[in-house]
Amino acid sequence: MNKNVEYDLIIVGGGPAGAYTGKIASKLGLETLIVEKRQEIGSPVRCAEGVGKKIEEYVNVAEEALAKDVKGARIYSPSNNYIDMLEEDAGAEVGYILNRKVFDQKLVEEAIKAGADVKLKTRASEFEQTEDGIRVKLVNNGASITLESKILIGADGVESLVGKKMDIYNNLKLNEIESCAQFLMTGINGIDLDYTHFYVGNEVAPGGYAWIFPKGDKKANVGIGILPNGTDKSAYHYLKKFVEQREYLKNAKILEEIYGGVPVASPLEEAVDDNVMLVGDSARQSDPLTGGGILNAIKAGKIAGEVAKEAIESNNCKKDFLKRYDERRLEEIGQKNERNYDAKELFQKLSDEELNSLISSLEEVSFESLSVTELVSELIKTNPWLSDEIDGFID
Ligand SMILES: Cc1cc2nc3c(=O)[nH]c(=O)nc-3n(C[C@H](O)[C@H](O)[C@H](O)COP(=O)(O)OP(=O)(O)OC[C@H]3O[C@@H](n4cnc5c(N)ncnc54)[C@H](O)[C@@H]3O)c2cc1C
Repeated sequence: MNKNVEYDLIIVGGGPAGAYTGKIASKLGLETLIVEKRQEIGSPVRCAEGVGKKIEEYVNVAEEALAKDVKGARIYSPSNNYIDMLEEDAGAEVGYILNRKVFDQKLVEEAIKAGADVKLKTRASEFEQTEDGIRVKLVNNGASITLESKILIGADGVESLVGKKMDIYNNLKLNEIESCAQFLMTGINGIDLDYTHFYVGNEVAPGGYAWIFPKGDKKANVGIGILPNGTDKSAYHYLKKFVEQREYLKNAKILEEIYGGVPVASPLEEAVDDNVMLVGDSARQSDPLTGGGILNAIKAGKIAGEVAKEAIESNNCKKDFLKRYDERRLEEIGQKNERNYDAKELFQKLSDEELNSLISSLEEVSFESLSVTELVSELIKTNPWLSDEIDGFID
């Protein structure tokens, strides 16, 4: 290794994207450093903690990281009719509710076991391209050090400094970021907490939806995501109203409040530059229709780790080589996200009457899997006019 280059890979961010990239890269023999500005991995949690069981193709979900294995999902129309989707196969969109803090910590532990170094309470603040790679300024407890690596990974979430400073266009427009508010509530009574619950409608959550993700022991994440361009009120306003209007939440108490943004954008065409790759929310990889980003962050981390290894082995970390990452992630994640982006754009324009009629059109359907793809496919089959606006859901 060149004497100035301390690492093959410096990864900014110790969330799922950074941890998984770090694990794969370290397993492949790369000298890897993960830096995380928080003092504790995974805390505070900014997530509803739902994930599809497909996650197990990538990660072994430890018992302590799993809060609830759900039976199915209940989707409510604005007029409060609902359909059930049973969780009968592994393709389920939300089959598990995680203990996200434990989950994230286990991911980082796996990266460490594979050989990665981790620095907590360490903020990456400046980045400079050099002949051999990237020089990164890190600030820890007020003291700064500069390290150099061949490749820099921006796994720094929705606000991504790496993207901004390295001039990779990852800005989000107003209708591309869902504003979320969530309460962790205890003492919930009178609703089946073996199911997740989703509520749609312009009164309930303009441009998004409200969710109840059970965590066991009468507890659940009760949250709402809205698109700010659909209303001048905050997500908190809608969440408070939602809670006040539900009988089963009447005696429930709030244990935690969480606020945050989720990118619901179409995929970035380019998430690389010379010696740089963006992974996870920083590359707008969460699903634009559901807002779920954990699985996609992990999928992208695998690709980024593998491409980093190939680039370093070929002694070529320039943009032209790293475009392999773009090609693979666009195929494995981007195509579905593009399709789901179109669906999100369509659904956010529908009136409550149209949403009522769409959901009632599914009352006789028995779903084989709890997946958004199947849900939208069935909607298109029963309401063919939708296929004028969205495609790619039915083979
Ligand atoms: C309210 C809410 C509910 C959600 N619910 C779900 C859900 O149920 N299911 C799901 O799949 N997804 C959900 N998401 C989305 C999901 O949380 C993200 O998609 C996922 O965390 C993305 O992982 P990531 O590693 O890309 O980013 P993050 O998990 O955001 O990790 C980025 C990390 O980078 C660190 N960082 C940032 N800048 C720097 C810096 N300069 N130096 C050092 N460290 C830095 C941050 O501290 C952070 O730890 C939700 C999001 C929100 C806000």
